[in-house]
Amino acid sequence: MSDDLKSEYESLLQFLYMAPVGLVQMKSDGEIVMINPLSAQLLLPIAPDGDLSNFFITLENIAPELQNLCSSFTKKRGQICDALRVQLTAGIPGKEDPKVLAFSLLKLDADRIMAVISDVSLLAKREKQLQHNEAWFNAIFSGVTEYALVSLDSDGNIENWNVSLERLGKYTANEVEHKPYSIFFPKDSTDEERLKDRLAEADENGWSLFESWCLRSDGSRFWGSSIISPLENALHEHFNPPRYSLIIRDITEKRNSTEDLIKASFNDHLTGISNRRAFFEVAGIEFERCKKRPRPLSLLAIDADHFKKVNDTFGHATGDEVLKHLSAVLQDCVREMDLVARIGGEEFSALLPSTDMQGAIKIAERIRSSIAESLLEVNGQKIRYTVSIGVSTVNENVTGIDMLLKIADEALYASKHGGRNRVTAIHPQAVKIIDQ
Ligand SMILES: Nc1nc2c(ncn2[C@@H]2O[C@H](COP(=O)(O)OP(=O)(O)OP(=O)(O)O)[C@@H](O)[C@H]2O)c(=O)[nH]1
Repeated sequence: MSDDLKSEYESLLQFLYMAPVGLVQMKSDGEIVMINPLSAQLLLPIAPDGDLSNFFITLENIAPELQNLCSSFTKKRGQICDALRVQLTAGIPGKEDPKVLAFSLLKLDADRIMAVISDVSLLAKREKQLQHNEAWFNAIFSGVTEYALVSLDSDGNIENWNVSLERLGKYTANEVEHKPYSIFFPKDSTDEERLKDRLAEADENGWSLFESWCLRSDGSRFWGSSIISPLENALHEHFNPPRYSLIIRDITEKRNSTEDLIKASFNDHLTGISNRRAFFEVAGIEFERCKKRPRPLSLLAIDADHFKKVNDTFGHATGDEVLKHLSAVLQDCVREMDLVARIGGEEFSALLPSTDMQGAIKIAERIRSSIAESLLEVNGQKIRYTVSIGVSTVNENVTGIDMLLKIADEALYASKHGGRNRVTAIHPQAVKIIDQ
């Protein structure tokens, strides 16, 4: 053998030795002529008595078809099989995964066969998981009738849904496909930012859960619990770009049974709107959202003017009716996603998410004028009354909802001081007062 040929042969052997796949060269009867370390490692556990001298004998119990394939291959040379999978072990549930090898056999000439072996256990496991997930998903998608299941793309647009969506929300395919998931909620009860917040919340915490009014296709409502969570692929990795699952459940019945309890804890006994406790709870959450993903958040402090005089003139019971009227006007003047609450005797608050100072002043002015223009009739008595309002808005100087309320109270005080029946706004950074 020439030196050149010798060195080429050495390189080839080196390659076979180092190759990241198992390589075995054998004679046509299976006698192994060359085997690289990886092959030995893969085949030793199944070799009877650790004998790796014959390829077909090593595999005769596990994959006798390999020998059959070789003996029935009549061409002079060529590929006998490509990545034929052989399962070596069944695996132990929870401990070991099944061992699966893939064999490719190549006939080099009449008496030489090359086998390429790779360990595809992990690949087989992933494929199985994928099939499993798909079967699981399909089962839920078609079998579950209590929950509406929807998958969303990264922008919150509907990709897929189960049949329950038609049952629960009476939606047809055309009405939901590629539509934003906001179609399931009353228009006034949420906005773009809030819907995006929920996706971001799901990214951060793994889920975003909320209870709210939900909308059926025919416009009717039900009280629903919705959970959004990021979808994962078979390797438990989040999709990139992200995808989400949205599960909506009709909990009207549950709400009805706990409604008295909810009302007692979170609603004001006289007016029925949120009480101080509910206000601080919701406002706190909204404030945190605002700090995480900056956007406007405004607050109105509303107080009936000379209310003592109303009580003194018409009686306490009539005073109560005035407070009820005031709460009804407040609710009429804001969106459903805003929160109005009675936080003290004749003091009310309105929390206005995604509303800047100018927007908040407009709403405050709408409330003020609606009340000033109302002529209330209680037990035959005609009553006119007014309110004073203070407006504040979150900016980087505002550290919490208490501070926001304090600034709105200062603005309210300025309205009272300025003659009542007016709106005053205070910019948090400058404590600059704008009189309306
Ligand atoms: N009818 C009724 N009155 C209430 C209720 N809670 C508080 N009040 C009355 O509201 C009045 C508030 O009076 P003040 O704080 O002096 O204020 P005001 O008379 O409204 O005067 P300004 O706020 O300065 O315009 C008091 O007379 C309270 O008794 C309630 O639930 N029902």
